[in-house]
Amino acid sequence: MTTAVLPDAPDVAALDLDIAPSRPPAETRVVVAMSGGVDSSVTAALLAERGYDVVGITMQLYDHGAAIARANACCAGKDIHDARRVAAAIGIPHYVVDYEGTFLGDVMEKFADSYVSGETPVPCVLCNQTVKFRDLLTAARDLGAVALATGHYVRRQRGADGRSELWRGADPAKDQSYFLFATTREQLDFVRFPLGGLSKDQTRALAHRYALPTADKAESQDICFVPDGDYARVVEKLRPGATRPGDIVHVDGTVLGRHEGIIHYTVGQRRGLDIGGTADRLYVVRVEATTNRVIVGPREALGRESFRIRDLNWIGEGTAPDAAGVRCVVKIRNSFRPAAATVLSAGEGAAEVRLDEPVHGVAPGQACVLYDGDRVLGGGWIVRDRTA
Ligand SMILES: Nc1ncnc2c1ncn2[C@@H]1O[C@H](COP(=O)(O)OP(=O)(O)OP(=O)(O)O)[C@@H](O)[C@H]1O
Repeated sequence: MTTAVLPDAPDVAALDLDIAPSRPPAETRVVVAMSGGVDSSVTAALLAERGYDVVGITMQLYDHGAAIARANACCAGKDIHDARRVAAAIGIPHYVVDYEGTFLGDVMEKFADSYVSGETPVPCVLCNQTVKFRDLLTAARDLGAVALATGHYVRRQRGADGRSELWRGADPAKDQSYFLFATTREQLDFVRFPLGGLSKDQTRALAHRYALPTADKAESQDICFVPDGDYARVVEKLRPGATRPGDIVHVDGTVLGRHEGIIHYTVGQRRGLDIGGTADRLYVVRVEATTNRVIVGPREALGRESFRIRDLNWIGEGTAPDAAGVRCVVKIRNSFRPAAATVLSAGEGAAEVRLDEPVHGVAPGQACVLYDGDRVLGGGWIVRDRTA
């Protein structure tokens, strides 16, 4: 194991934990969503040190004995055990709640259906939107808490109009705002992100200072219920028989080869096409569920100047972008460098995103998140082309 040189732990008394109690901290209950990872462990420890009445809750999200669970995934048995150990170490009560049913229906099945319909889903957004900020938030209220705190790296700020705003995390390498775009204003009024102003190294330094059992725990990566990134296997398990072989077709109409199922392809993908023989560097340009075809072409064929998003969650000024449009920067996937755009109303919960310059790899099913600098204005789901 490599030993990282951590910065000094920040001064806890000076940290803005984003909780302004109207009563003394000891009489102010805060529920912390504890995944068993280092971030939520530190969140709980910080709030406990500051004297709040902290209750830790870990959600069991899927059967950790099942083949789809990864040994070190966020909600596998070991993580529940880790969360329990951390709660004991900092002296707070800890509960495990079983949300397997909702997680299966609201996250895993939607994830599978999205792939089967030729899209590239983002299940972490659905998880935040449903099990975390709907079900767990309700559980926290029922426990008499004034807030639900998580270990997400985002910031919550109060806008000039007094409303809660969502901002990128201060550490650009850890910012998780892309995955939280669907958070509503009402949810933002109740959730808290005490780590939003910290870097990951500062969090680790705090974990060491508190001597938490999770201080050196590895980062959880990827999608918690997908072992080793093999998402196709999970889709096949959830939707057996839903994938079938089909043609890989060039944008000029030439059939170049066969594929083993559209679920293996994402717009913008270059590797794994396995169509040899062609000198061109080809990319997946479109995934067509209706014809069961994967359309490929040169990089130029990937460029898009506009696209539509659905289920817009708007948390910027006013109630939604109007016909004149709102200037912003957009991210079409988490690792995307923000691009300048104008977002216009397109009727019932929909919007049109018009980019200043064409971008590559606009994949249906992915989230498109809209920003004004570091502030999240909202976002929606990228809609498939009419041709697909
Ligand atoms: N199974 C779970 N039970 C309770 N809370 C959870 C669970 N999974 C995630 N969370 C909450 O959501 C936050 C973000 O989850 P994510 O999966 O992105 O983990 P992370 O950024 O690696 O954080 P951590 O180090 O706390 O696992 C966590 O910090 C935690 O507050």
